[in-house]
Amino acid sequence: MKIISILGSTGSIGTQTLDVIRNHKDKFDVFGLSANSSVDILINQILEFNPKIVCIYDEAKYSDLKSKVDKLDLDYNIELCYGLDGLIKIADAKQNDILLTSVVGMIGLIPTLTAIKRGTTIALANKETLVTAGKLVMDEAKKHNVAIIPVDSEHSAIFQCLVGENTSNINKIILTASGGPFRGLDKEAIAQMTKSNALKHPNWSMGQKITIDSATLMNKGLEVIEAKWLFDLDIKKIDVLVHPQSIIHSMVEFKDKSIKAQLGTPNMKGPIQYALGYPQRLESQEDGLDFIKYNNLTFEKPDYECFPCLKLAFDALEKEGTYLSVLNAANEEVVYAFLNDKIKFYDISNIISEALSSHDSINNPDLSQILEADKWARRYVNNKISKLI
Ligand SMILES: NC(=O)C1=CN([C@@H]2O[C@H](COP(=O)(O)OP(=O)(O)OC[C@H]3O[C@@H](n4cnc5c(N)ncnc54)[C@H](OP(=O)(O)O)[C@@H]3O)[C@@H](O)[C@H]2O)C=CC1
Ligand SMILES: CC(=O)[C@@H](O)[C@H](O)COP(=O)(O)O
Ligand SMILES: [Mn+2]
Repeated sequence: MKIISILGSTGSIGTQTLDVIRNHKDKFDVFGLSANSSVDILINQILEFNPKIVCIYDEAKYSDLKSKVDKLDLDYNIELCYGLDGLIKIADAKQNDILLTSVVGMIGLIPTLTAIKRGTTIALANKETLVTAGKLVMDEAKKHNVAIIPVDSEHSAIFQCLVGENTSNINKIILTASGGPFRGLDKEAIAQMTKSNALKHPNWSMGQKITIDSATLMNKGLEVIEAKWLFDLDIKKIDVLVHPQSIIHSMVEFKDKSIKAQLGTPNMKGPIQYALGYPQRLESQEDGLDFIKYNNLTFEKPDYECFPCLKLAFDALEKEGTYLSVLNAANEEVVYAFLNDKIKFYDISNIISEALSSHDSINNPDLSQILEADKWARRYVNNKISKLI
C-alpha cells in the first residue's frame, strides 16, 4: 500500500488523481488533501477517502471547513489547517510515500522542497515550481536521493521513453504541442480573441490557468524549462513540434537516430497512474487508443510570430538565473488579469517581455533570491496592468 497526499486535490489533476486512487483501493491510501477555497468538494473527498490531515489555503474559509467537518461526526481524528503552513504540514508528514503536487502556481515550491527534505517521492504536475526554481529543486532532490516523477503528459512520455536508456545517448527530445485553440489564425484575428475563446482547448479538459497558457503557447515554453531541469538537458537538445491531435505525447531521439514515442488518448489519468504506480504499470479501465479513429497524425512548426510567449520562455531559459522566476511570476499575474477581463490577449506576451527586459537577473539564485524576484515581477506586472485599465 502506498500512502499518497495531494496538494490541490479539488482541481483537474487532483480529482483525476482521486479517480485513479478509487480504481486502485488495494494499492493506494490517502493521507492528506488540500484546496484553495473549495470547501464542499473537500468535504465530499473527506467522506470518501478519510484523509488524516486537510488544508484549506484560504484562511477565510477555515471556519466553514471546520464547522462542516465537525458536523460529519467522523469516527477517526482529522487535523484541519490552513495557509502555506498547512500545505507545508501535509508535505512534511513522514507518513507520505508520495506527495502529488497539483496546486496551480509557484505556491507549490516551498511545500515541494519540504517534502524533498523529508525524503518523500514527488509526483509533479505543478510545473510552475520547476520553472521558477528548477535548479534548486533538482539539486535538493539529488542531495536527498528523492525521485521527482513527472505527471505533465509530455514529461511523463519522455520519462517512459527513457526507462532502460542511458541518458548520454539522447540526441534530442521532441515536446509535442497541440498548438492551442488559435492555431492557424493570423495575428489580427488572435488579437481579438477573448477569454471564452481561449478557454476552449481543442483536446484537453484542464484548469483555467493552464488552458490560457496553452492558448498563448506559454504552456509549451514552461514545459521546455520543466524538461531542461527534469532531464538535465542542454537547451539545444529540446525541440517543440506542433501535433494538433495530442496523441503522441512526446518523443526522444537517440544518437543512432532511433526515435521512441509514447502515445495515448488525451487523458491525464494515464500519466497520473503511471507516476503513482511507478515502477509498476497498473491496469486501466480507460479506453485504449483506436488508431483507425485517429488515422491522421499531423505535424507543424510552431509559429513564434503569432505566439511570442514560446520565444520568451526559450530566451529566459538561455539566460537562466532569476529570469526564469520573473517569466513564471509575470505569466501567472497576466494570465489572471486576462481571465478577469483586465487585459487583451497580446498584452500577456507584451507585459511579460517588458518585465524580463527590466529585470536585473541573479545567476544561481538561492530560495530567498527566487522569492524576491517573484515578488518584484508581480509588483512590476500589476503596476503595468493598472496603467492599462
Ligand atoms: N489539468 C491538467 O490536465 C494538467 C495540469 N498540469 C499542471 O498541474 C497543476 C494543476 O493544474 P489544474 O489541476 O489544471 O489546476 P486547477 O485550477 O484545476 O486546480 C488547482 C488546484 O490547486 C488549488 N489551488 C489553487 N490556488 C491555490 C493556492 N494559492 N494555494 C493552494 N492551493 C491552490 C485549487 O483549489 P480550489 O479548487 O479550491 O481552487 C485546486 O485544488 C498546474 O501547475 C498545471 O500546469 C500539468 C499537466 C496537465
Ligand atoms: C495535458 C497536458 O500535459 C497539458 O500540458 C497539455 O499538454 C496542454 O496542451 P498544449 O500542447 O496545448 O500545451
Ligand atoms: Mn503538458
